[in-house]
Parts: sequence; structure tokens; C-alpha cells
Amino acid sequence: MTFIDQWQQAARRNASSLCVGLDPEPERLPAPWTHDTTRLYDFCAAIVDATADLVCAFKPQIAHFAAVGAEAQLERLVAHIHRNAPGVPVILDAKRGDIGSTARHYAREAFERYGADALTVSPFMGSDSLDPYIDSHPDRGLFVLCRTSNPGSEDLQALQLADGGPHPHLGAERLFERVARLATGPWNRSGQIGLVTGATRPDDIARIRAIAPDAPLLIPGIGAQGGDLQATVGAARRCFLINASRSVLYASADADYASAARTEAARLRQAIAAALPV
Ligand SMILES: O=c1ccn([C@@H]2O[C@H](COP(=O)(O)O)[C@@H](O)[C@H]2O)c(=O)[nH]1
Repeated sequence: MTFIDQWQQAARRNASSLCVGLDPEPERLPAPWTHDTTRLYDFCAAIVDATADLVCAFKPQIAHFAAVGAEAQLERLVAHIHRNAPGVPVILDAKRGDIGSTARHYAREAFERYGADALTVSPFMGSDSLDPYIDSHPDRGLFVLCRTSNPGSEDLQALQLADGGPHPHLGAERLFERVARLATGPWNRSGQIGLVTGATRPDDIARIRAIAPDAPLLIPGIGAQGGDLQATVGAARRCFLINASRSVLYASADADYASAARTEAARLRQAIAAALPV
């Protein structure tokens, strides 16, 4: 089954557009695990078990594991998701971007070593940096960074392009608009490409939706980053995954962290549904 089919089935089954991000911070683990880097798996697996019926995807962030030498825990965690939350896809957030044999190794790492169903990638090196993923794993998803949620996304992504783009009379195309057009157009040979666009800029989500009416949008920035849920959902309209990491993982700092994560995930799932246009 392709990534998009799997994700859409999970979204329907759980009536959810919520993606829970798994970004474990050793110093924020509940006692007695605080600072214990051997407990990332245990912490995240409990979050998965508490929220599996409330989400359309999980998004582990690779750096949170690799930085402390916990790659084996990430492998176990993805296997745990596939076993305990069957059909819920795993989006590995690694923001890879390279060419040729290096990109082929990144594809093997994400899809074979970790068993991810989709991967986040950078478009900076152009179409041939995506080809190795598509050629080796055409059924897996790729989420291309388009308009990211951080303040620095303004530095490059908002720049107007000197060639103007396809409709210069409407204003010069901006870099993120070009990424949206190319990544979901000619670069999308597998039909499994989506875009990452931050909830901190709902107007630009609306612009991206106009360029790519059917593209899956992975939207971080709700919760800890303060994105406006109502405006975000109104702009994306359909075919999106709203990611929340810290606001779910650390809903409680105490032993009840998993049930608190469930309460927050249920609240978010409901708030997303309530914000959908009728
Ligand atoms: O534009 C982007 C792209 C990726 N991220 C990642 O999403 C989560 C957000 O975590 P929160 O705790 O919900 O803020 C994190 O893994 C980021 O690396 C993003 O925030 N913005």
C-alpha cells in the first residue's frame, strides 16, 4: 500500500488529522527516568499506546535519538508503532537533502533500517536530490520542506524570484511558491510527495493550497510554537496533518504523562475537526 493510501485510511479510521510528534528530551522525561537516555523508547512507546486511536500518523524526530546514540531505540519505537498501532504511518522527520549515492543511503536508512513510511526532505539541492528516494521506494511518502514554521524561514523561502515565475503579472513568484509548484508537479513522479508548511503562517498555507490543491500538507507549529489552529485549518481546508510534539509529549511532567498526552491529543483532534470548514 502507498503512504498516501495508508495515511488516508488511518485518518478515516481514527477520524483524525492529528500527527503526534515524538521528540523525546532526556531532561523532560518524568521521574525516575529524567536524564536517562536509555528510556527514550519507553517514554515514546507509552505515548504511542496512549494516543494510537486518536492520530493519523506519528512523526519521530531522528536527531532526538541520534544525538544521544539512541538509534536502536528509534528502530524499536518504529517497530512498536507498526505492531501496536497497525496502519498508522510513521513519518521520519530527518530533513534529509543530498544527491546520488548519499541520498540512496538516506533512503535505505529511513525506509529499511527504521521502517518509516514517509520522510521529510529538503528541496535545496533540486529534483535530482529527490530521485533516489522515488526510484528506490516509490510507494513511500516524501514531505518536502516548503514554508517552514521558524522565523528564519523568511530569510530565503519568502524571496521573490528574478525570473518572475509563470504569472509575473500577478507578482513575482516566491521561493516557497516555486517549491510547492515543482515538488507537487514535475518532481512528483511517484505521486507520494507532500509539503511541510508551518502553522505560524496561515496566509502562506492558503497560497500553497491554491498552488497544490490536492497535496498532503504536513503542518507543524501548533501548540508550543503558537500557531493559530483555526486559521491554519481554514487555510489548508483538506488533506493535511497537523503535527503537535511538545504540547502532547509534555502535557504533564509527572507519572500521569501518558494519560495527560491522551487528553491533550483528544482535545486537539476535536479542535481540528471543529475548525474544518463546513
Ligand atoms: O517547519 C517546521 C518543520 C519541522 N518542524 C518540526 O516539527 C516539530 C514541532 O514540534 P513542536 O513541539 O510541536 O513545536 C519538531 O520536531 C520540529 O523539528 C517544525 O517545527 N517546523
